[in-house]
Amino acid sequence: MYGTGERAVVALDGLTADFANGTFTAVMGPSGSGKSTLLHCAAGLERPDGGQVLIDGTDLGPLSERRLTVLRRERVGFVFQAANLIASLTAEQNVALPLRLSRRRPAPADITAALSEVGLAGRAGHLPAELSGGERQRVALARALVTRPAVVFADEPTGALDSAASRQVLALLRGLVDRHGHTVVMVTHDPLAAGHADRVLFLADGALVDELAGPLSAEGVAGRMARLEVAR
Ligand SMILES: Nc1ncnc2c1ncn2[C@@H]1O[C@H](COP(=O)(O)OP(=O)(O)OP(=O)(O)O)[C@@H](O)[C@H]1O
Repeated sequence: MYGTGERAVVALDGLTADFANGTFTAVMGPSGSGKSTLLHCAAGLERPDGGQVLIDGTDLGPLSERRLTVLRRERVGFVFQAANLIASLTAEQNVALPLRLSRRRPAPADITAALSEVGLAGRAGHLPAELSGGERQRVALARALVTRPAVVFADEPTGALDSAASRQVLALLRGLVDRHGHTVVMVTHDPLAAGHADRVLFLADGALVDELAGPLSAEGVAGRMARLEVAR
C-alpha cells in the first residue's frame, strides 16, 4: 500500500509468486498494474506492509535495514532500463563496483569472467562513452552478475534499446539461465522480450490474473495480452 487515507493505493493485492532457481520469468501487465512494485518488494528495495518475501530461503521481513542492504548487495542483481554506468570509470571498473561496495577486493578473474559472460571481455578498458547502448547495458548486466547473485531482477532492460541490441540482451539473459543456471525476473511491456522467458506472469490491479508457461512465442504472449485487455 502506498500513501494513506483517500490517497491510499493498494499496489499489490494477495499476490503469491515464486521464482525457481535457474528459471527466467517475465512480468507483464498494464501501466499501474503493480509490476515495478512486485519487483521492488521481491528484491528487498521496498518492504510490503503485509505478506512475506524470501530470497534464497532468507525471510526479508525480520532483517534490519543494514542486513537487508547487505543481502541486497550480495544476493540480488539489478538491471534497469538505463545502464546507469559511472561515466569516468572503465567497463571493468564499473563491473568491480559492487564488490568494492561490499569491501571485497575485486579479483581480476571475477571481473573478466563477468565481462566474458556478456561477451565483452575485449571492451574491459573502454569508458561508457566509447560503448554502444547495447554494450553499456551488457556491462550493467555484468555488474549485476559479478557478486554471483541468487536472482537478477531486470526492469524493462531492453526498453531503451533498438531491436538488434534488444535481441542481443535477451539472448544473453536466456543464455545466462540456460548455460549458467542464473535466475532472472524481468518486467517488460514487450511480448518479444517476454517470449524469451520460461514463464510470463500477467498482473492487473495488483493481482496475478494469468500465467503462461513455455515454450513461449512473442505471438502467443501478445495474443494472451490482447485477450486479457478485452476481458477487462
Ligand atoms: N511511490 C508511490 N506512491 C504512491 N503510489 C504509488 C507509488 N508507486 C507506485 N504507486 C501506485 O501503485 C500502483 C502500481 O504501480 P507500479 O509502478 O508498480 O505499476 P507498473 O505496473 O510498474 O506500471 P508501469 O508499467 O507504468 O511502470 C499504481 O497505481 C501507482 O500509481
